[in-house]
Amino acid sequence: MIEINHLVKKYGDHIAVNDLSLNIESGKIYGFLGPNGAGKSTTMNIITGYLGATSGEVKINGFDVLAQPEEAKKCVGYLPELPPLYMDMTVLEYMNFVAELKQIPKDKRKSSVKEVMELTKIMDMKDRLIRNLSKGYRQRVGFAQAVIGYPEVIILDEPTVGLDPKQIIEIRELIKKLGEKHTVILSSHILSEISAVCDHIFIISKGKLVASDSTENLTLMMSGVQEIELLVKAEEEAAKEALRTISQVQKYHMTKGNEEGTVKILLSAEKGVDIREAVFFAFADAKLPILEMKAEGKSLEEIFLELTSQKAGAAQRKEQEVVA
Ligand SMILES: Nc1ncnc2c1ncn2[C@@H]1O[C@H](COP(=O)(O)OP(=O)(O)OP(=O)(O)O)[C@@H](O)[C@H]1O
Repeated sequence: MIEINHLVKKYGDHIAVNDLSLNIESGKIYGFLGPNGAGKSTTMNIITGYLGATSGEVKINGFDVLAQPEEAKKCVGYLPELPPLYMDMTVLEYMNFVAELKQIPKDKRKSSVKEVMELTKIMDMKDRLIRNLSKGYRQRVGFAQAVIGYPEVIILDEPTVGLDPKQIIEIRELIKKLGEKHTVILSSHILSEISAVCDHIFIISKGKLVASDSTENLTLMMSGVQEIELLVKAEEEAAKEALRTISQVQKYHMTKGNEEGTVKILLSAEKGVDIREAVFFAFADAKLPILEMKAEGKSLEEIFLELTSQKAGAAQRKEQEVVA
């Protein structure tokens, strides 16, 4: 759907995007996560054709953004960090204007505008001047202009910035809804924002891709050795016997549990292997009930800090591990 190959963007001597390559498949919600100045907006502006690259290539549905800008742009709806709204227009006037600009056929304009205004819940505001709308409603109008005509890809730059918690939840729901039919790419420097809605995360730091994986895998892969804490109703020998049947267990430490007839086990597995199922079945086969199971992994917050840390020689190593 979108291919980015060796993308570079320089502003004078400053490299804002540094040899970025990534692939985006259709029908998923993707997140660009990175601290301020990481190069997220620059990358999005290049994908949407608003900005030229210094070198490298971006293809949308096979169309090169530079060589075939019209075809490529037709596939994309874009909500920039500052939505391009006309303050002196009413919401409806603005939406009609956008529909015309996007060359939606005349006979379909009215219904398209109505549909998208209903989706973004701005119908009640149709006659209000945009300058008199709250920040949350302006953002919704920004959404509506990005979505009209239902482009295959919808790109949202920091879509929830400056919104109150209620508005943030509403916008998240809207993004999830859009994700049912479209490929959505959104950027944020806030982890919870990205992990709440995205299927796949690209972590960008200093213009480089430092990690790319599903939200789930990223947490698991980066957690190093996986540790699991168990409370099992068993005698020590029987528990050891069950543990021997799980090949992925590297080592374990067993102590008596607080309750009579229970043992507490802290076990570690290889990096990147989720052994919770194997543990469950091993103890179930031995007819030893697991009373508690807790997987200890690093939070996405910790991973993010590690990967984007200024000091990080470690980040480079992680990059090779994750991107490889
Ligand atoms: N027009 C410009 N001229 C010079 N430098 C620029 C320009 N636009 C962006 N930059 C620089 O390029 C780098 C990447 O900026 P960009 O806006 O893409 O980052 P970002 O990840 O979107 O950050 P933010 O979350 O703050 O928007 C920053 O160091 C920024 O200062």
